[in-house]
Amino acid sequence: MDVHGTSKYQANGFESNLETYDDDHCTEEEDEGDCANPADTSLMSKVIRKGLVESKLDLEVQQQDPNSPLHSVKSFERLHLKSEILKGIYAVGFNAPSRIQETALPILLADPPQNLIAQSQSGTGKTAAFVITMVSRVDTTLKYPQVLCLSPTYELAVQIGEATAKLAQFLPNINIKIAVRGESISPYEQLSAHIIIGTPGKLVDWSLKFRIFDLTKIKVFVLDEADIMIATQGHHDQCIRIHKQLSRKCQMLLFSATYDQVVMDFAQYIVPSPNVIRLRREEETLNNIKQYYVRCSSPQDKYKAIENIYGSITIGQAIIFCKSRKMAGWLAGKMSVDGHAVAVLSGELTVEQRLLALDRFRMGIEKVLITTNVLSRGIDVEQVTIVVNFDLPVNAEGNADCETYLHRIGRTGRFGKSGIAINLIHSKKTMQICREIENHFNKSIKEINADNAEDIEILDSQSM
Ligand SMILES: Nc1ncnc2c1ncn2[C@@H]1O[C@H](COP(=O)(O)OP(=O)(O)OP(=O)(O)O)[C@@H](O)[C@H]1O
Repeated sequence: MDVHGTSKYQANGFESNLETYDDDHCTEEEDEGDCANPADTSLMSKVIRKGLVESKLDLEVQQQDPNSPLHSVKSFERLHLKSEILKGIYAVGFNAPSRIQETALPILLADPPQNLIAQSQSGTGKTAAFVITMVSRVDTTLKYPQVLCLSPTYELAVQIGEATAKLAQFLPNINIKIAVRGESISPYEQLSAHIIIGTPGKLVDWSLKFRIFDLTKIKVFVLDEADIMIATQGHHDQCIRIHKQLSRKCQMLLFSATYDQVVMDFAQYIVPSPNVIRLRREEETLNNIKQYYVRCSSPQDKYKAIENIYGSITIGQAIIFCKSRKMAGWLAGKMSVDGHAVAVLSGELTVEQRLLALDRFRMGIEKVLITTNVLSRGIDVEQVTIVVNFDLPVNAEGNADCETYLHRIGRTGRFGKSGIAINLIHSKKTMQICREIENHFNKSIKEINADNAEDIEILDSQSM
């Protein structure tokens, strides 16, 4: 087994491997304005070699062990969860674990606790997997933070907090705190919440600056959207500062739908003896999301295409992704003037405005939400049937940002539902980017004509 080879184990279709993936970069605005610079990946790759070898050996040992936690479960009962948690799971309507849940939960809940780096497609239940673990590990008789979950955006932290509260609704005395912009705390008091979920900047303030809770007492550390947390400079630095203070016994859990190889290598370096659940490249895209592109003659023509498909996108609900706040604002303004009911959510809004826009969209008050990459990850709105890339996602070099593409289109097709992704192409360059994405995932993106009634009808029928 050589360092660059592929040591694989198969667990319910998931696979641990060490293939080389392309780099990705985040070029557009993200929460707290700190998504600009990818971290120093050369440094990362220099320090990972030992971690790689260890993790491969670790997986092989587990594979040979008949009592290995890699064995999967087919029902939530088999996990021996506290009855209150099981009741919470059924109360939110989960009858059986998804593939990632049945694979990951036995590892996540094992004693002694084990570390895990997990990959699974968008909308397949990663959040519930780590939330079940978070609530299971809490000892409510102890009045201090024991679980820490880091997420890249305000909206996602709030969403995870709500999911946690729902799953924990029958656990008496459990206390969950969201650490995001706008949340005020007294720097003179110690936090008594058991679970803290927040953005990295806020958590650095609370733990390292104000010291209102003790990182060495954290038992479970979750990095959601782990690849972006590692790959963007601001988040990377803050996450590493927090990570450095954690005890050696702390269970470390990293989740995302995408990991490029450099990020995966670094993850395996910072997480001691990790279990790794990884998808093959061809499994990363979901078959239930149909992908199309529309040829437009100019950037202005893209607006016309949106107008033509507006009827279809309001049959369900749609998210339109733009490359910048300015573009999102322009498109929202133009559509509103033309009488379309749309909401806009981008980084320059106050947190209250952002949350309000998302809540209204969730409630279906607005059927179309225009946004930037700030909402590309994690946001779970079940009734989204169409995602439109008004601008295709590109990295700092102007090449296709395949990871961001996958997260964006994953806002539809949640948990097995069908979904449509439409890409607007207005130049040779954007066509080339579209082809790059197609080749990367080896999944065809078909042409559709937004001026053609029959093609629009196809969209209509698929978006119902
Ligand atoms: N076992 C289950 N049974 C039914 N629904 C589930 C189950 N697990 C999760 N869900 C629902 O599926 C939806 C998607 O789940 P979730 O948000 O956890 O996906 P994810 O993998 O974290 O997605 P992303 O990669 O976009 O962050 C949510 O609405 C969630 O409530």
